[in-house]
Amino acid sequence: MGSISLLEKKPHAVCIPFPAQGHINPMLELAKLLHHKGFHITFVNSEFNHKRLLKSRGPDSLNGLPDFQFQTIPDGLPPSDVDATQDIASLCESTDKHGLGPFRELLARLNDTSSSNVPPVSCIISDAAMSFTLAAAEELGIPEIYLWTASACSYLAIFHFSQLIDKGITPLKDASYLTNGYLDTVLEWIIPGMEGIRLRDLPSFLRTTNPDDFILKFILQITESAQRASAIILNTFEELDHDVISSLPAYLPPIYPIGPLHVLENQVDDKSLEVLGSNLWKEEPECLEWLDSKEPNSVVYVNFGSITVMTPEQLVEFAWGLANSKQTFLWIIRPDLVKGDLAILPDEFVEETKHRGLFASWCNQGTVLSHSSVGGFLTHSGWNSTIESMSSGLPMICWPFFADQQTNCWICCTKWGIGMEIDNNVKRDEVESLVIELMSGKKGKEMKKKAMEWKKLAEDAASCSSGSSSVNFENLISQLQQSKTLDTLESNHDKVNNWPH
Ligand SMILES: O=c1ccn([C@@H]2O[C@H](COP(=O)(O)OP(=O)(O)O[C@H]3O[C@H](CO)[C@@H](O)[C@H](O)[C@H]3O)[C@@H](O)[C@H]2O)c(=O)[nH]1
Repeated sequence: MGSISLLEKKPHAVCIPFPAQGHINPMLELAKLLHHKGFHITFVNSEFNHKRLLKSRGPDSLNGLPDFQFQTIPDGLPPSDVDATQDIASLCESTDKHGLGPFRELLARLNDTSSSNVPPVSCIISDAAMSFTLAAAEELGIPEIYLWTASACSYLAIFHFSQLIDKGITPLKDASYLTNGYLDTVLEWIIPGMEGIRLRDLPSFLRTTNPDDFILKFILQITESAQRASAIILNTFEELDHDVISSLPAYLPPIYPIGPLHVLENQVDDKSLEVLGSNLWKEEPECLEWLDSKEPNSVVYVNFGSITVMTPEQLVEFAWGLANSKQTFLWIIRPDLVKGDLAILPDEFVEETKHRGLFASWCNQGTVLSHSSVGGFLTHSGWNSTIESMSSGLPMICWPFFADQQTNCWICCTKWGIGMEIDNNVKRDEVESLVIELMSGKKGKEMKKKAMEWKKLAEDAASCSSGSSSVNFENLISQLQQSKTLDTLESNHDKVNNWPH
């Protein structure tokens, strides 16, 4: 049996996000928080994203620190050099099918005292969508903590999916159910905190007509596997989502709402961590200089996250809606925003808005949202964008695309008073009127007031002394410290001999 030196007593968390931008960001924030609490960190990216990060952030960007290292495993998809978001359904399927082998091998290498000089792995922090990692944690007898990166309301909603299937609500009988008003049906049973929700507001995965739909099965697997995790982290705070959190199934392990993660992480005063970033596209800092030249609360910020795609026609409707609103705007147009095509804006639109519009392909969204010139956000309602916007005190126009975004939009508009939904079949007139309302209308002002109240509550939740998220984070750390004895870690050092190399 190998002996463990005092140095090796440092706890070691292996953090593995689902390989997409909206999952990597909160996982990195969490990893930095754990590092600040004295954990050695191994952060596991897919090989594909590792290459993209090197490209967007520079060749030295993933060197890490002595006690914060980056490692990779393949995502199981065919090799590709395309600098764009991968197909999410294919990614779910391939990581689920091919992830465990390489992940086990990585853990074995980290735990192999003959070649590795890092402390033995003491816990796995895994994206809940990477449930294959549970088997590895169970084999090592170490805790596995799930991070659910989407909204708490969407998490609660997916625990009702088996009922939706049992009642024949999903899969839909045929494609006509997508357009015949069926989705407007109010859910017939009450989910506390989500009273009155319609089928269209539930996570979009229910909109399949395929009884063998992989994603539907994947969702069920996520909910079932959650029981085997040692704890679940939510990127929200109790004051925001109390009813929803308390309605999650009682059989789940301890749940720690420790969000907004980016607010909690902002309090970590460690300059060495600033070099560790996660943007898969290159940031354009000109956006910030441009914002500096604008009046307070005068700019509409438009960004649809990292996955949303739209048709060329939808792009043009958004463009003319913005132009006709006469508002100043910053519009981030990802190179892969328009499905299968280049995002081409009409020349007349570019000419007409040249003095009040700025276009970029990626920005530092956190900094943009907290800039005093930004007054409102036209968003696809991804959870990170939603909680980042709320904690910057910004109201939103919501154009949900898929996944939890419909549910996030619903809760922002109906419960939290900080959003207005735009029709999926986007038309320029509606964009124009909603943008004007957002920036200067009565409803816009009410939403701004509400958003400022949520901002304050978010800051309070993350405050170091007694904020609910800070306290929950401390409790999580205590759970992690108690759940592992050095004896078990020592035996894991020996276990590597029995693992595939
Ligand atoms: O120009 C940009 C655009 C985005 N971001 C950041 O990228 C992240 C985007 O995340 P999110 O707003 O959640 O959108 P998606 O990329 O679409 O996120 C996916 O992952 C989320 C978390 O699971 C889900 O809530 C979404 O529905 C899902 O699409 C956020 O942290 C943004 O701050 C930037 O920094 N700069």
